[in-house]
Amino acid sequence: DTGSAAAIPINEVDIAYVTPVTIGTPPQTLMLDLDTGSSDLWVFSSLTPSNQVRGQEIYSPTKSSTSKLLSGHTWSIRYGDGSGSRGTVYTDNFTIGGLEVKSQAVQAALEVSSMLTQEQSLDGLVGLGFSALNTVRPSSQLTFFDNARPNLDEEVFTADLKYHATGSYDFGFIDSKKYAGNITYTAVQQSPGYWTHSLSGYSVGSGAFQASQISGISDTGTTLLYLPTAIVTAYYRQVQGAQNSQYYGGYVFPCSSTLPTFTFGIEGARFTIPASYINYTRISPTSTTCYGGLQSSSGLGINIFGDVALKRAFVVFSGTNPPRIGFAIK
Ligand SMILES: O[C@H]1CN[C@@H](c2nc(-c3ccc(C(F)(F)F)cc3)no2)C1
Repeated sequence: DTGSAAAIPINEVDIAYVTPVTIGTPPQTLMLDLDTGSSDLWVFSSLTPSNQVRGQEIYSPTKSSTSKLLSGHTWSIRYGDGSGSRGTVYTDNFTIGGLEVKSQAVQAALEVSSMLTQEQSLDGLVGLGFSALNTVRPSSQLTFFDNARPNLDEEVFTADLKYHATGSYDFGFIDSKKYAGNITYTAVQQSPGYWTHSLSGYSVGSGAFQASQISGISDTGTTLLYLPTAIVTAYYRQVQGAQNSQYYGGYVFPCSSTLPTFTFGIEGARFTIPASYINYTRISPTSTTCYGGLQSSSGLGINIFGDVALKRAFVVFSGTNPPRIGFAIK
């Protein structure tokens, strides 16, 4: 089997991408954020208090003839930015882009944090990390990819996220029309459950490439690129008026500043992020101060290769044994 579905930016600065999925019988369509940095599949639901739902589509298990309560099971998750949700668990038929998993664990929210309530175009998440990260207790549940894997033509899914445009996620096949040249693969360390791998180095603008193994996670659910402070300060040293603002919680600069490109390496391959991707957003609609798409990872304890980096490539998440991740120019 295979599947293919759109990855649609939810706002004009690509803060997150959502993908249409269907749940249950008859199918209920929700727009979910496919997140390689977590492993829970949860949705706004008929069980979510109405004062916590603001415009989201909801999953109603009672309206599905194929839903089953996974009795006695609960879950609770916290994301990197402090948002989170918790609830109970059903199994039901679940499809992404024509690929169906019967009896997928669908985690119905009983509570969501205010940031999630405010994100009106995001109806939940599909975790595509390793199932070891799943928070359902007493027995953890498998991700959509792990459930689909035995039926997939190839044990892979791919992410083709785009800058200010709709991209796609494919399951079970590698679409050679979506990239140019070769795919460069590198080893993945799947413990504790993230798609953890290394960059082979970086360069700022036209500067020399600095070879160095930089370990981090490829995380489609994280908006920006978070790297070690030494690299980030070297980058913003090239930006007139840039400063690391305690107030805004990161590097800001005059929106009129000229930004250099940023290049990262995967083994011998090189991917150059355009300055436009790093001139991420104005700090408020009328401000002339802009917030950077490259930020320091020092507060996170881990480097995160988020959408600012991933949208520059066609990325293959390979569930082979051992797992690996591939990057290609597009
Ligand atoms: O935890 C890590 C796993 N991947 C990263 C991730 N972060 C979110 C997220 C989604 C939506 C929101 C909100 F809608 F704005 F609230 C916030 C965070 N989803 O994946 C971080």
